[in-house]
Parts: sequence; C-alpha cells; structure tokens
Amino acid sequence: MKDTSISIIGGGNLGSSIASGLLASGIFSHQKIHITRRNLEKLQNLADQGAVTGNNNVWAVENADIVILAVKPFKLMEILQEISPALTKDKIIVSVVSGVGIQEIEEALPMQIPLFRAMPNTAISIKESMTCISSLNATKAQEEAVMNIFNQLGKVVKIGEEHMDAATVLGACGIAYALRFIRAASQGGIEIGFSAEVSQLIASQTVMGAAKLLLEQGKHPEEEIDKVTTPKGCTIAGLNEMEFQGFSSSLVRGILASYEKLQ
Ligand SMILES: NC(=O)C1=CN([C@@H]2O[C@H](COP(=O)(O)OP(=O)(O)OC[C@H]3O[C@@H](n4cnc5c(N)ncnc54)[C@H](O)[C@@H]3O)[C@@H](O)[C@H]2O)C=CC1
Ligand SMILES: O=C(O)[C@@H]1CCC=N1
Repeated sequence: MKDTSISIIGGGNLGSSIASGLLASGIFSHQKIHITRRNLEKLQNLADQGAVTGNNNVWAVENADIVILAVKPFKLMEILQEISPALTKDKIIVSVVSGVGIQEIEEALPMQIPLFRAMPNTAISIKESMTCISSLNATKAQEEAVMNIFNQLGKVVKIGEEHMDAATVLGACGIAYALRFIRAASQGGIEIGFSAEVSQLIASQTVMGAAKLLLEQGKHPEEEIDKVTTPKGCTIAGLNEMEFQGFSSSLVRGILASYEKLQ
C-alpha cells in the first residue's frame, strides 16, 4: 500500500491515535498519511514523525485514496458537505463517527462511494485496537483492503451495521471501562501496601495476562477463574464480596446505560 494515500479528517483524540498507529505500522509511507485539524500545533508530534498535517480538508480528500472521517458527530454533515466537491467514485470513505448511520452518511454524499463505518478504540495508537467494521457499496476487494489496514492496527471483526452502536459501547467506550477497572484495582493495591507505581504495574500486567489467556487460548473466563479460586481461599472471598457489591451487574448496567445513550 506504499503508493496509497490516506487522509484523516479531524485530528483529535481518535484521529491522532489512528495516525500514530498508522505511522507505527508502516502500512503507508509516512508522507502519504495526511491529517487535518483546525489547531495545527496539536498535530506537531505527528508532523515530526513525517505525516502531512494541515487544515485544508478539500486538499486532504483530493489527495487521498482512503478518507477517514474522525470529527464529532454534530460536525459530520458539515464536513461531508465541505468535502463533497473533492469526492470521486474511486475513493473509499471510512467513518469512525459514533451514532451516525451508514445510510445517513450515504444520503449526504454526491454519488455512490464505497463507504465503511469502523469503530476502533484509542489503543489503535499502539496497534492494539479492537475495531468493528461494516460497509455499504464496497467490493470484496475494497472490504479486504480496509479490513487489512485495521487488522494491522489490532484485531478486527466485520459486523452488521445494526450492531454498530453495540460495538461502540463494548469496544470504543469499553477501553475506558477497562481502564477504570485497572485504576480501581490500583487504588485497592495502594490500600494494601504498594506504591501507586507498583500497584498500577501489577494491575495492568494482570489485566493484560487475563485478556491474553482468553484471546490466545480461546478459553471461557470462568474456566480460568476456577483455576484461581482455592476452596476457602482469598480469591473466592474477594470475588464474592465484589459480586455482593454489584460488580458484574454494575458493568452490565453501565453497558446498557451507554447503549441507551446512543438510541
Ligand atoms: N475518542 C474515542 O475513543 C472514540 C471516538 N469515536 C468517534 O470519533 C469521533 C472523534 O472523536 P474524538 O477524537 O474523541 O473527538 P475530538 O473532539 O477529540 O476530535 C475531533 C477533532 O476534529 C477537529 N475538527 C473539528 N472541525 C474540524 C474541521 N472543520 N476540519 C478538521 N478538523 C476539525 C477538532 O478540532 C478535533 O480535534 C467522534 O465522532 C467519536 O464519536 C469513535 C470511537 C472511539
Ligand atoms: O463517548 C463517546 O461518545 C465516544 C464514542 C465512543 C467513544 N467515545
């Protein structure tokens, strides 16, 4: 893909994370990665790594084979109108905007264009995203090309558009929930004697190990939990107290509250 150009419109939290992941991945030549934002100073770090930064969205789209839209939902229609004159049928559009359906985006476009919705999370900056993808008007080859990009930036799964809000909650918002778990566990660790630094290291590496046990061995969480819960031991005592305090149900209810916010 060294000759392919990619433009990210909206270099905020997610857009910049995507650019960082792309720069680290080597999928595209650095000078073929364009990123726009109104305040260019905030993109200096990406420019220092060789990405092309700017605030001209039309130029960025004209000079792109793949366009990633990463602005806030309320800005999306305005941006689509702005870039419409620069769009051609051979460009691929990928929206990472939450809560705006693929049909709604298509209706705002001047012609039929291969259109994707992708829902990554901010770990895309270190090539560890979970990205869910759906598409409209795309050929098999275009689908493979887009899946291949996100596959190199973490894990990717193709989903029906109707599941995109669920993907937003579980994957994109989910990283915040996982981080809050780590933060809370670290605070517990400090209470029982560790420094903040050591506590965070233990909590973070433990979560990574737990996730890898499931991802690499395809195990069910309870199977792995059973290996840790010694009869009359401290693990089951902790787990049962957590459940008594609503641990699992607070997560399920939080996920539902997040999902309802998108409806
Ligand atoms: N932050 C996250 O973890 C995730 C965000 N999303 C979606 O990604 C989109 C972006 O979210 P964030 O990065 O968090 O928001 P953000 O506010 O950090 O980024 C949006 C960026 O767009 C820029 N922008 C505004 N108008 C512009 C224009 N006319 N031309 C160029 N740039 C312009 C803003 O200056 C800002 O830097 C949202 O639609 C959000 O729903 C999706 C998944 C995860
Ligand atoms: O909280 C939000 O609205 C956005 C969407 C997914 C992650 N952040």
